Amino acid sequence: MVTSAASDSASTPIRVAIAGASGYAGGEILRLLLGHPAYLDGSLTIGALTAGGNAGATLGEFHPHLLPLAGRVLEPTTIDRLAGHDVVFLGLPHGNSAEIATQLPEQTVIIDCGADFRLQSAAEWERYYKSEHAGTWPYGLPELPGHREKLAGATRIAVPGCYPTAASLALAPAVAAGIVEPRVTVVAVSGTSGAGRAPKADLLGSEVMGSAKAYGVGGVHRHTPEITQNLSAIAGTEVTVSFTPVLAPMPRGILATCTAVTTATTAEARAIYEKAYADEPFVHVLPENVYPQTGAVIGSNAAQIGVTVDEAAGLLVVIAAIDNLTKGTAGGAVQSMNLALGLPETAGLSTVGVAP
Ligand SMILES: NC(=O)C1=CN([C@@H]2O[C@H](COP(=O)(O)OP(=O)(O)OC[C@H]3O[C@@H](n4cnc5c(N)ncnc54)[C@H](OP(=O)(O)O)[C@@H]3O)[C@@H](O)[C@H]2O)C=CC1
Ligand SMILES: CC(=O)N[C@@H](CCC(=O)OP(=O)(O)O)C(=O)O
Repeated sequence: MVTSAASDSASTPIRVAIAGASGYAGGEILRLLLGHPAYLDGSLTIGALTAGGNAGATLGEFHPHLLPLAGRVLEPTTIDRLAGHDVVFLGLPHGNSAEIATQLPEQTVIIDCGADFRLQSAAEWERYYKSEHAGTWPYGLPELPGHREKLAGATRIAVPGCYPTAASLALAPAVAAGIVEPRVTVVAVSGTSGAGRAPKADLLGSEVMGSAKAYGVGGVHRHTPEITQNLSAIAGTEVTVSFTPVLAPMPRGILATCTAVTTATTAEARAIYEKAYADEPFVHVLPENVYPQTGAVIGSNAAQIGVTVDEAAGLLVVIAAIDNLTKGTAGGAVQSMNLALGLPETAGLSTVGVAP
């Protein structure tokens, strides 16, 4: 067990590898690890950093902000290079994780930022991802009921999608308390880093700057079944989710506006949220009439949440802001690693953002 490596850290440092280190998720994991107390005291070391076609280049060519590792050469993503590590983060496109996971030892902690192992339903996977379902791993969103316990000591972890992180945290308390009808609407604005750093014409500056656009409209976005799975498990009944993602001209951040029919008052709803998240280190329910902004969570692992009821419309309105690359990917991945290894859950993670 790597848990024992963590507890025996004075003599045996935890060795961590990152597959997909040239990508946005891989880079953000490295940024967080470089500030992690276990890295700073030498009980965690950063081993292999791998890439696809960019293997052979230096990390600094893609992540010049990661100065201490800028000279490291990216290796090809092979089992040989990933073997021998206690923790392997996978920051690869969907569909690459299963083959790697089956060839690494059971005791290696594999933390997959991709979608491959998030969904329980093979039918839903096939419908949205058009490929064979690889399986289901513990889901790296400890704030959802029952998940923290499953992540403690886990050796296989599926990091949630960025939109499902925001939407699930926004709606979980209301669904758990049964104050909303099991039919919710999520409209979430995302920065362009959510789409990764591989070049795509619709992500060119000239296409994105000064313009916001909805995409994946009408229930076709692949995060719809993931949000549905999370909320239905909490409700104990099928929750219908209408999800509309919106691409916004900003590099990072998600602002998810979530609504559902309710007869609760603002005071009742707020009391439920304040109680649900009172002990959560990364989920902050803002004061009444204060609503979150992405600019307040950039680089932080916080989810900031504003809660009210539009009593005339009979709608609960919950707005959540996260950094898609931090709480929405790499921060969630490091939080999950901490739980898997028996380290303090908050180690290396801050609720303090970078602004303006
Ligand atoms: N960006 C986000 O906000 C979020 C991303 N995720 C998930 O994290 C994963 C990584 O995303 P992201 O970092 O944004 O993507 P990027 O496109 O930025 O990075 C992808 C990484 O994978 C490598 N890669 C691509 N194809 C292959 C291959 N065939 N074999 C080996 N390596 C390969 C790339 O290497 P090279 O540079 O050589 O091409 C690069 O290092 C994805 O599954 C994504 O869905 C999850 C939540 C949010
Ligand atoms: C802006 C943007 O394009 N966002 C991505 C979601 C990013 C994310 O969470 O991704 P994974 O499920 O891929 O891990 C999208 O809509 O596909």
